[in-house]
Amino acid sequence: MRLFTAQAMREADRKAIDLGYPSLLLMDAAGRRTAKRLLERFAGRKIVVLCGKGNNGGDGLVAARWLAHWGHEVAVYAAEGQEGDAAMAQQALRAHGLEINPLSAWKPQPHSVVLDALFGTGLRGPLEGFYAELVENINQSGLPVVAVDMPSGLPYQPHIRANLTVALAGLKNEHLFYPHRTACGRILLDSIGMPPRALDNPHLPELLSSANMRALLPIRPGNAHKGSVGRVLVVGGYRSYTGAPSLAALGAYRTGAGLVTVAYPADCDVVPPLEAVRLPLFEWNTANLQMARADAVAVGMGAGEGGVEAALAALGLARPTVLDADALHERVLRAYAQSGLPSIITPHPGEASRLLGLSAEQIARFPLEAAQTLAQRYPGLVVVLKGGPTVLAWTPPGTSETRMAVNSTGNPQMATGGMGDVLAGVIGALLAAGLSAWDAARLGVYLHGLAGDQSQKPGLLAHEVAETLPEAVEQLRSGSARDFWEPGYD
Ligand SMILES: NC(=O)C1=CN([C@@H]2O[C@H](COP(=O)(O)OP(=O)(O)OC[C@H]3O[C@@H](n4cnc5c(N)ncnc54)[C@H](O)[C@@H]3O)[C@@H](O)[C@H]2O)[C@@H](O)CC1
Ligand SMILES: [K+]
Repeated sequence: MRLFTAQAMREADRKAIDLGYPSLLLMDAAGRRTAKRLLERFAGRKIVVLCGKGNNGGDGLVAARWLAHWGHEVAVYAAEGQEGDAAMAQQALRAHGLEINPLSAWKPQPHSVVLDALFGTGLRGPLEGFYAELVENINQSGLPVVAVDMPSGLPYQPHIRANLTVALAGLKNEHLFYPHRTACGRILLDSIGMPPRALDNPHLPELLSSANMRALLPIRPGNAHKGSVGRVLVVGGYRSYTGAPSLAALGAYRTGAGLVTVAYPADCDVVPPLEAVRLPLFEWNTANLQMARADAVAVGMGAGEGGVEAALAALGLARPTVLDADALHERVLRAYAQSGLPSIITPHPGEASRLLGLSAEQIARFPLEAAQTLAQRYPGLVVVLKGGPTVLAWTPPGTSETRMAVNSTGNPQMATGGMGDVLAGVIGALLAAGLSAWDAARLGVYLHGLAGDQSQKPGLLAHEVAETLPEAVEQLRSGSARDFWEPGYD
């Protein structure tokens, strides 16, 4: 499953038509399914459909026809000048005896629900004049709004603030990234019968879905023992940062690691979980770290000034490695990229900002570009740029194309201390279980978010997320993990 830009979706649309699929069928499915989704949530209200003159408006006209056909009270307001499929949709609506009012005649009506079919992926620049005013009036009316494909006006200002958005054929960037995502309200996806071949575009980011992530879950054999299912070495801790390596160890164990060793400075008061092997050290060097038998390493959590030294010492172990927090320095990243070891870096926007020399605000605004730039700068390293949502990028060595992925799990309550330490442990466990760096990073990020989604309450703590990891793994394994876009009617 891919994450689209408006332009990529227009290309998919063209591809479907080139494949011989009639575009009017897509519009009919779009309108009909949006109408169904609206009824699921707002049955009993009078339905007011506001249509632009493009295909988004055409979808609205189709929805209005079906809603009236099913016996609901519908009022239609549309811009003038429909062409092509939208003109056909208008013709079909008239054949059903529905009247079309001019858009300028719309006034908020109490107890109505507004179907926003003004603009979709065809918008080219911010709304002005009449349309800007209309959008503001809709928002100020306080009426519930269902947006067709995306809230009209996005990605610019002003735009509709919807209660529900029915995304058509695929999710677009606006449905995943903030602040635009907030304007979408609840987001539902309908495939509208688009031929899968039209949607297939390997150059777009993968959207991590339950079905794809489920296929990556390691299988624990019946004769498993603690040495066979993955041994993780956690390396970190410094002065007052004593909790970080312990949280990583917890994350690793709760994801299925067989044995976790925690290496930390001997003068540092780290209290690893009871089940972990303790390795207090007076010096970060490879020989010392070799005392732990490890299949994978997670290094840098709370390592403070010792982060670079610890990571370079861990490099000598020649194991798949997660580089987190204080290990995220240019020297370390260069050395790991050159080593060719399967390695993952997990910067948050602040760390990415330091590495890229850009402000954290710029990173947060352009996360796809930031992750891609890091992946191109350090070929072979899998980049996990943490955020809402987390973005992944990887340039396989010897290639020039960067693979991208965007996570679909997680929530803002996860923005608390220690959450990243747990993630490093989760990914470490998956590396130790034998997954490739790209698979471990994608599955790790997805599971960590899914665990956080079990409880979306304020005050969520990192160790609580670690404790719900087994539930998340079980949910994913059993097929009961749900994608937030709730695919339906397919
Ligand atoms: N993705 C797909 O394959 C499908 C898309 N469909 C719908 O088609 C939509 C895209 O349709 P269109 O490409 O016709 O585009 P839209 O309907 O989103 O908008 C195009 C109209 O907006 C006008 N416009 C553009 N920028 C403007 C601005 N800044 N101010 C005022 N007017 C402006 C254009 O002149 C044109 O009339 C999708 O969002 C979706 O709702 C569906 O009908 C079926 C299949
Ligand atoms: K819309």
